[in-house]
Amino acid sequence: MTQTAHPDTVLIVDFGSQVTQLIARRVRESGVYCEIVPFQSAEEGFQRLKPKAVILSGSPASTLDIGSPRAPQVIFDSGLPVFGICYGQQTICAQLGGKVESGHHREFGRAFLEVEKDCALFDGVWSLGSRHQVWMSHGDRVTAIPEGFEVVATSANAPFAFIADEKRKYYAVQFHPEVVHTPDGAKLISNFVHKIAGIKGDWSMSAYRAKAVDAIRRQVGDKKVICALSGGVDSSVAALLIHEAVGDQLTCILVDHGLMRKDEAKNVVAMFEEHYNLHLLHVDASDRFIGELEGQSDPETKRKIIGRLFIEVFEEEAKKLGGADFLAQGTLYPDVIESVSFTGGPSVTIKSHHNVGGLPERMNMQLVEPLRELFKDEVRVLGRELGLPDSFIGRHPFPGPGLAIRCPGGISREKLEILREADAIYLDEIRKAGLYDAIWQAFAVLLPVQTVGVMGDGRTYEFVCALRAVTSVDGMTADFYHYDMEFLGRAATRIINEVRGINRVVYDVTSKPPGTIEWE
Ligand SMILES: Nc1ncnc2c1ncn2[C@@H]1O[C@H](COP(=O)(O)OP(=O)(O)OP(=O)(O)O)[C@@H](O)[C@H]1O
Ligand SMILES: O=c1[nH]c(=O)c2[nH+]cn([C@@H]3O[C@H](COP(=O)(O)O)[C@@H](O)[C@H]3O)c2[nH]1
Ligand SMILES: NC(=O)CC[C@H](N)C(=O)O
Ligand SMILES: [Mg+2]
Repeated sequence: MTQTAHPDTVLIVDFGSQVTQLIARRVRESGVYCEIVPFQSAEEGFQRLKPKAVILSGSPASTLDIGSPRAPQVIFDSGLPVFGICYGQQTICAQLGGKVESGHHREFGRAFLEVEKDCALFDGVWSLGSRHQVWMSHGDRVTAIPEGFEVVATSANAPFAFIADEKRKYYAVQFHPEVVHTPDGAKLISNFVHKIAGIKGDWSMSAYRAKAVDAIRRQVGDKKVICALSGGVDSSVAALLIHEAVGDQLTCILVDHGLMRKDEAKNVVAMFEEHYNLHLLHVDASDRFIGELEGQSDPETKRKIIGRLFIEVFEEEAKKLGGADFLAQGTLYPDVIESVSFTGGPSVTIKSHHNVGGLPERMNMQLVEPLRELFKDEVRVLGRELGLPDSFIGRHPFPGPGLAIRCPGGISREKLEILREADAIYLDEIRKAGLYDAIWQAFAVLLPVQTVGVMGDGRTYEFVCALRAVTSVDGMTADFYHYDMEFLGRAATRIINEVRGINRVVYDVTSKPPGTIEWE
């Protein structure tokens, strides 16, 4: 695992709130590096990160429950500034001699705070006597505050909505400053890290780049690294960073499984050849993938076949290269948090996501994951730093199993060809209309349904094409994109006129949930 050391770090102790990641976003947006550590390992995280300040998150738990989580004592013994949010406030009070009770006033949603006292945290943001919208989500509340604290702002239902112990630099709030519904929340968090904790805020992508390159060099030494490169943002940025660190020791492998979009493999190879002098293998495995997929119509079976073939192909290619000691992956911070989350108990599998994750054990390789501390938008900034062209940075995500999961039912080369053409026209229209960046992901789906049409006075009996476009922040939830009808008419007409094999186009108006973004 790549570990970079950051001089001015904020430690966020995660008690399992749904919005802990947003605290990290707000801190990073203010130019300060931070890491989220689950409360179970907070003490270890504290020793490892040597933070300059600590933020305690919210939680589904109640401090009144026996065995509910607490902040490790080292945090209070350290003399560092602490900011407690909701449960974080409650546990500060429970631990330092205040009192929490339940069942008074449950509050969910908008509330208004009245500033009652000046406070260093309000500097340049709130003034005495002013009133501000905040967002609440709690059942318990503080009813007595520890010694040294005083109330600096109140709301109708929360007399201790904002408390502070300016001497110890402890601040604690009942509301959630990290969410957008608390309009001044980001400024309060920024004040905490800059003005209270005195952190400069020079966390930048160019600094990150230098540190990450250094860490990769230390991890890899003079050994060989392979990287599965799809041309997507994550794997492209990971590859460029590792290339900068270890140059020729890196070999990238692009597998053309015959399920790519129109000209995709060609464009990815051309871009890397044109801009970078990196060793890229373009493996045409389309016969093998399509051969095994033909006749298969169950979505999970298709995904599993693709996952297995990916691993087999990588394994073979790596062996041809004489083996490799490291496998590079574009793992991002949300993936890391997801896998260690406090609330993330056993959940049902909706879809088996393909990846090359089975490879390291089979081949006895170690992982190099230089993006595991970053959010997707930060990866994009880093990509820009590394000179990745805009057309690659802004690309919509594209799933590893590719067009196979956009061709419900059995797939064939012929159907894939029809889909590829329709998809290319649809995206071309989106770009021409200037909508590409407003949409999170857009693609065509070829339905296994034929319908009757009339073209040029003749009867047609051809496939139906469904168009999909969604807006989303992280792909976890999504809304369908609200096109104007003229756009849809234009795209449909072009697809029907230009693609042989499609005589009808429909638009998918399903959100996620209840739908998923892909059709399989
Ligand atoms: N055709 C492919 N050839 C080689 N590796 C691939 C291919 N498709 C996917 N991968 C690997 O699987 C990983 C997961 O794919 P995923 O789509 O989540 O990320 P990405 O393609 O890098 O970025 P994005 O999410 O923006 O598409 C990739 O990072 C890449 O390592
Ligand atoms: O790399 C990937 N391998 C996969 O197997 C896979 N399945 C879905 N996706 C992408 O994930 C996001 C959410 O998709 P769903 O709503 O369809 O689950 C969307 O962006 C999907 O395109 C995948 N990406
Ligand atoms: N959002 C929170 O942190 C809630 C804390 C606690 N579970 C409560 O209901 O009061
Ligand atoms: Mg991708």
